[in-house]
Amino acid sequence: MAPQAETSEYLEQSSGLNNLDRPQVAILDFGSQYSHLIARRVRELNVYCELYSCLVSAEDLGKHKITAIILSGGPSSVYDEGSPHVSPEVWKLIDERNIPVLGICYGLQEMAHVFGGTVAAGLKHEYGKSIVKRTEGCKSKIFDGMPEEFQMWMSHGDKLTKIPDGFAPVACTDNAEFVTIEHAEKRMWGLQFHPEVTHSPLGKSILENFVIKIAGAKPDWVMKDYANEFIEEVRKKVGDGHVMGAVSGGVDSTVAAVLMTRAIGDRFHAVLVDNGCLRQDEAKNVLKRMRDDCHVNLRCVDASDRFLGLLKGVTDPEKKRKIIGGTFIEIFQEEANRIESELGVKCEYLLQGTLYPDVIESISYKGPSAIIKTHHNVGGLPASMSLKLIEPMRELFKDEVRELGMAMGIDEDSVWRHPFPGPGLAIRILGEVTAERVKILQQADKIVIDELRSSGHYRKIGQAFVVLLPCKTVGVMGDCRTYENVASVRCVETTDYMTADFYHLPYDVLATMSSRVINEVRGINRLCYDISSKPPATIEWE
Ligand SMILES: Nc1ncnc2c1ncn2[C@@H]1O[C@H](COP(=O)(O)OP(=O)(O)OP(=O)(O)O)[C@@H](O)[C@H]1O
Ligand SMILES: O=c1[nH]c(=O)c2[nH+]cn([C@@H]3O[C@H](COP(=O)(O)O)[C@@H](O)[C@H]3O)c2[nH]1
Ligand SMILES: NC(=O)CC[C@H](N)C(=O)O
Ligand SMILES: [Mg+2]
Repeated sequence: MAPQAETSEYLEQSSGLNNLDRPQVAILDFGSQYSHLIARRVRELNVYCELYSCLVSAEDLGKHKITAIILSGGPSSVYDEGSPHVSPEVWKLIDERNIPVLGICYGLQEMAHVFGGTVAAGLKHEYGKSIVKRTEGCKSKIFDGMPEEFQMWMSHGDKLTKIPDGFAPVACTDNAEFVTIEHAEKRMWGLQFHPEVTHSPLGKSILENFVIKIAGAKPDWVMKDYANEFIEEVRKKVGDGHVMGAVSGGVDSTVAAVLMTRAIGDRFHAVLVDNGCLRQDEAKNVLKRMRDDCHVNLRCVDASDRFLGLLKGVTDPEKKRKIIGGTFIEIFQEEANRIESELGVKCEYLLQGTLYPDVIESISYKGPSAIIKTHHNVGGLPASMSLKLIEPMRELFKDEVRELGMAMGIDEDSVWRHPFPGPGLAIRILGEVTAERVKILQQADKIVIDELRSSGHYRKIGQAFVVLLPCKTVGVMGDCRTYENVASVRCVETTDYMTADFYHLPYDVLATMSSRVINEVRGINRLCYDISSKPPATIEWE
């Protein structure tokens, strides 16, 4: 199991969604990369839900009005020593309150393990799309209104070899006999597949059957409430104090900044850091848009030389991320001091537009998940940071933030921009980052984005960018030999940025891009197209 990141304080410092009184669905997280997707899907049904560690105590869980419990997947194997398990007291609570339970993947295995079934390592790992076949004549409520066969996404190595007494098998695949089991009386269901991912087209029906039809949760929670709740909460928390904001002008920090501006007006001091690795003219454009269109009190700190100096000679992706994350915070701290000396006001809090995917991939959050990469705004934070974090969107996904932005009336261009990572071009320049390489990449990036816009593909793509590779290739130009850099274009289709497919960009658009980049950008003589999906690749290359 991957170790806990050193910034565990992050979790204590940051505040996200926090609603105690509402009836809710509780997700017990065993560390799956998809746990929050379950939350996201449940919220899409307009049902309020919260995530808990799978190790939550019955006392803590019992304080809430729980309408249903979902056990997530996870990287462990139930039969391994030290693997995480729901406490017997929580099982007792479930029994006493007759709470319906849905186990997904590891969650199903956990349920089987606890109730006397057998889970063993399968001979074959099952990874990807699979056809689930319902047991003949089965009338299980979990599949209400669904066809006899449907496609679901699998990601497991273990499988159920014997189901517990009292449970009945209700579906199988060619690889596994028991991919869905139920105990209708105990109100328990287990799924070996992942209904929460977009690659399971009918997954939402299963979650709806469970949450609404079986558990009877009321679909009355909407995104719009979120803005109002946050504004109220922040006003209470901050009082007449001041808040500083890390604002890149990206989708997330724009929405966060507008929320904060609506809550406290000019007592919000937004700071854009130019780390020397932004897109071409980005700082200038963001300043204009945020000030003029969004009325956010924003200043820009040009720290290009400082960042590029610190990145000199650094090639390791995680090192780059940590240097950038740490320096960002140093700068915010310095800016807070400057604001204090200039304006005589003290900023106690720092607003960040952190989203759920930034968190889950960076640290072990609420469940024993593996660390994939350190997002600059989460795992890169120094333990010594004195500003307290406010991260209104820490539990949300990009598409939910967009929905929130639209509900708040923020302009479409801001809401539908492609995400751009905080470490910026530094993690798209593989190998050492230098001012010269940044410039080459900025030019290529601009051409590719312009071509996507003019060909009408920009909005259909989740994210598009260019990566500069750390190798050179031979070319021939005007009868002369060239020995220049290779770049790769990456365009992905995704809604939540947790899973993604490469975008099928037509050859004619690729051809124009390639000819423009190679002809117009000095220093690139070869352009490739990245055809990997996430997983197993990630969206960024570093
Ligand atoms: N150059 C920057 N200056 C100030 N803050 C930044 C900068 N880059 C990133 N941040 C902070 O880090 C957070 C996470 O960055 P991230 O790129 O995920 O979000 P974003 O830039 O707001 O939106 P998007 O995902 O659309 O790019 C931002 O919300 C913002 O708070
Ligand atoms: O602000 C950010 N700071 C980071 O350090 C960072 N790393 C990745 N990303 C963005 O997150 C999404 C998922 O990216 P990956 O598949 O590469 O993990 C994609 O949208 C990535 O661009 C980052 N954003
Ligand atoms: N995705 C999961 O929950 C996987 C569960 C377990 N580790 C398996 O391989 O079967
Ligand atoms: Mg960004």
